[in-house]
Amino acid sequence: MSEVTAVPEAQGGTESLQQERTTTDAVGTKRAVRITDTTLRDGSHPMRHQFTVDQVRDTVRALDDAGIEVIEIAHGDGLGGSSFNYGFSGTDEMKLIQVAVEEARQAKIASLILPGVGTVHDIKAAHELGVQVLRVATHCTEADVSYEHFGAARDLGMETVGFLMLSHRVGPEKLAEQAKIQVDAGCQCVYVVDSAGALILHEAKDRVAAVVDAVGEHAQVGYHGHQNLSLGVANSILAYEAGARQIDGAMSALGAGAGNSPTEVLAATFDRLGVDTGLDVDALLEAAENVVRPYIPELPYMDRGSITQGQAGVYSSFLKHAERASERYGVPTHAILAMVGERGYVGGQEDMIIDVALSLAAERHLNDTNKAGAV
Ligand SMILES: C[C@H](O)CC(=O)C(=O)O
Ligand SMILES: [Mn+2]
Repeated sequence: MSEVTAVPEAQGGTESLQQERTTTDAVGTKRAVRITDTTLRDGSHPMRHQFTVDQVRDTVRALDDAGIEVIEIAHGDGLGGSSFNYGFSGTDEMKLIQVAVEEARQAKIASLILPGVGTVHDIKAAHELGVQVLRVATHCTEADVSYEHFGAARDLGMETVGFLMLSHRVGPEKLAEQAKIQVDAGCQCVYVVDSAGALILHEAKDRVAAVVDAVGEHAQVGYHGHQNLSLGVANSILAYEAGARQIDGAMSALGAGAGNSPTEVLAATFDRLGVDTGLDVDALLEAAENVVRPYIPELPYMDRGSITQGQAGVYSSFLKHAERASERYGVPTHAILAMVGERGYVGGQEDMIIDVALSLAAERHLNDTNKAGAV
């Protein structure tokens, strides 16, 4: 298994940017595997995007002290996500990013962006605040929309990571083709992203292996797991065995759906396997228990809604939207999510959740009326 070698930081774009992008300039880490923490970004979904300055400061300090190399922070749907469609942030994400950069001593601060949600202006603003790693997320078959955002990030000298969301929706070969496109666009580490928490063991391993085969000479490969079927950590270990060198986690599993692979569990598991993460496991366990867990209003877990997301292949970020629609229209959350899965909605189609809830409510009303009429 190839050890990861530190290579020069991404240089600003020049006339040979396209040529440069296909050089072997994967990002550097001296560890056997880099665990990136996304508590303050994926965790924004279960926190309904209401993180406070104090929560950010305390979390960054704890992660930084425990040796986390990259800490991701933004609205749950990425830079520019604060909106009616995705949910409004309680505190401007740029303020939270500024606090995170101020607090971090050794860790790099990362932000996520979804083309179409965030813009190049958001990238520049985040970079000016000190964000050093930009993670560009596209649907697993739409890598070609990432060129402008990767190009802008590389021009600014930022380290780049690419997300192929809902990676369960396509097979390994198709995913590998999309990974090549992201690398060509300037991505230095392509993630297989199990947005629905739907991948089961070999399904994760096979996708990572195919992406490693396709881009491994030019970029690193990462894995981002969700716990909807409880397999985030197991899939992450298999992803590492298949060649992934960057793995995402969130403290106390604070992430969308049933949460992400818990950072503290990833660290403890890799430690048991003798894989160097460079992390202080005890410090992470302490932070999960006494810094992060106390501020979580509703701990993500495998309930009927999130398990349905894993079963039906539904974007984990939809859970809170479906719960709100369930309360408003009187139809079960899991029924909404099952139909969302049947219809194959992807990130950005949060508004269609209302449409599904209304059609289920109408169907239920009709059935009740027919039953009453039959009496
Ligand atoms: C915007 C999504 O929450 C990105 C992500 O974390 C996933 O797809 O999983
Ligand atoms: Mn996620």
